[in-house]
Amino acid sequence: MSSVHNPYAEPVSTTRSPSTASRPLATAIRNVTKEYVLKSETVRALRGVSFDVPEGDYVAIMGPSGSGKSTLLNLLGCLDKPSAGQLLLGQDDISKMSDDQLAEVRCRRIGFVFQSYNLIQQLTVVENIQVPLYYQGRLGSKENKRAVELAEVVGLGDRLDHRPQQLSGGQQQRVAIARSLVNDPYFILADEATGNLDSKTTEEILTLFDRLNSEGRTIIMVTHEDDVSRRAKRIVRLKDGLLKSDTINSEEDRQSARREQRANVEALAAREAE
Ligand SMILES: Nc1ncnc2c1ncn2[C@@H]1O[C@H](COP(=O)(O)OP(=O)(O)OP(=O)(O)O)[C@@H](O)[C@H]1O
Repeated sequence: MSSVHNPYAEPVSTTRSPSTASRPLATAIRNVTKEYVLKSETVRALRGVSFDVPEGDYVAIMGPSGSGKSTLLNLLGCLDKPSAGQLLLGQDDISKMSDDQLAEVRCRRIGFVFQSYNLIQQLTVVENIQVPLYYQGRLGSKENKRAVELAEVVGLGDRLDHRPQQLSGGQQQRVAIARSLVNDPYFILADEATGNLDSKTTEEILTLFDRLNSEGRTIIMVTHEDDVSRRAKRIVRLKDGLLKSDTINSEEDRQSARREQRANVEALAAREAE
């Protein structure tokens, strides 16, 4: 634990899901601060944020514009380092790593899913899934088989040779999710993953996340949407660079969110069919 005194810290009620409380940690954020030093001022984007994410957790990070979500996401994704505090991925403290080590962890141990999919248009579904392995020089028949298996996991087993422009937005996001899993990451880090999708496709992607999480995958997602955060096991809210609240969504709440969202999608489909 960092001994840095945090003058901005507010008391917050922090709860941990009973189902994940005793598991090893996928990541631990300990009194993390991040300051951007500009010519005329220093912006304190994170002012001492702490929370743990046990393996198997499913966390939605929310907060108003400017509250520090992207900054936190960049730290969790090893795209940047904290100004102070500790950020553990598994047992490794990324705040102590060199840029080369960070790049290595980012490439090998984090599964990114972006709003804009970030697929390579010239590559097929299977090739896109293998992109993180390509950067590590790991491409062989074993890796190819794994990419095919992951395409099947996300329901694209019949689209292996298709290119992104031949797929719908939801299918492209499925490719991105399969790609995020190819390295067996500490966690899937999703940034507004359903932001470009209609409500039916959003529901499909959230159902895929539910399934991956129930199979043990850890998911951390940034979202502005209440409908999306209601599907997570836990909601961490930031405000002005501080952790404002950390609350558990009960299984009952999550199920009613699923039911309501499915009913909305069905009602929409029925109206369109009229
Ligand atoms: N590279 C940077 N240089 C200087 N200031 C930055 C930088 N990145 C973010 N900030 C500032 O840090 C604060 C937090 O920004 P951040 O982008 O993390 O918020 P956010 O919650 O993701 O906002 P949004 O929802 O609008 O994307 C803001 O005041 C922002 O202006």
